[in-house]
Amino acid sequence: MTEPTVVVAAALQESGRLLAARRSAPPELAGRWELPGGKVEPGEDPKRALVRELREELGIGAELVAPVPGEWPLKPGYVLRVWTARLLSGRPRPLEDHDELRWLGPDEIWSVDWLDQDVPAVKAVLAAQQP
Ligand SMILES: Nc1nc2c([nH]c(=O)n2[C@H]2C[C@H](O)[C@@H](COP(=O)(O)OP(=O)(O)OP(=O)(O)O)O2)c(=O)[nH]1
Repeated sequence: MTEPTVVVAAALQESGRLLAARRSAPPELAGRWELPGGKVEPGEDPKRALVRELREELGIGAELVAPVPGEWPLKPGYVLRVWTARLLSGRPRPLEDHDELRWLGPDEIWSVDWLDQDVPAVKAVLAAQQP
């Protein structure tokens, strides 16, 4: 059996808020919210892939802080892995794949329509932050 393609995504946090990104494509995902990131390319280190995706998609420099425990199934053949991250440089802008970004405070996390498959990952991000 072939290994699943890993999609890496960031829980980018600043001042207690989490960055959510609204997808603009493909049509079946457009309008739904996700953690920004993308596919790991063959032979690429997942953490490097995530830093690359954040630069390409949001125009930022970011530092990965810690992996969020868990791995979540996406469409067949794809799994999602998440790291907490912080901004090193730039301000996030929706350059690719997204048409809106929003910083969500603790009371706003569920105010956006997350992709169904992202809900358990977002819950794991929140659980990983409990003291
Ligand atoms: N980035 C990201 N993708 C997600 C999430 N949840 C989810 O189902 N996906 C899906 C959407 C896409 O089918 C796939 C990621 O592909 P992508 O289009 O973001 O990746 P990419 O930038 O490497 O794309 P490309 O080179 O193929 O254009 O995973 C998520 O939280 N973040």
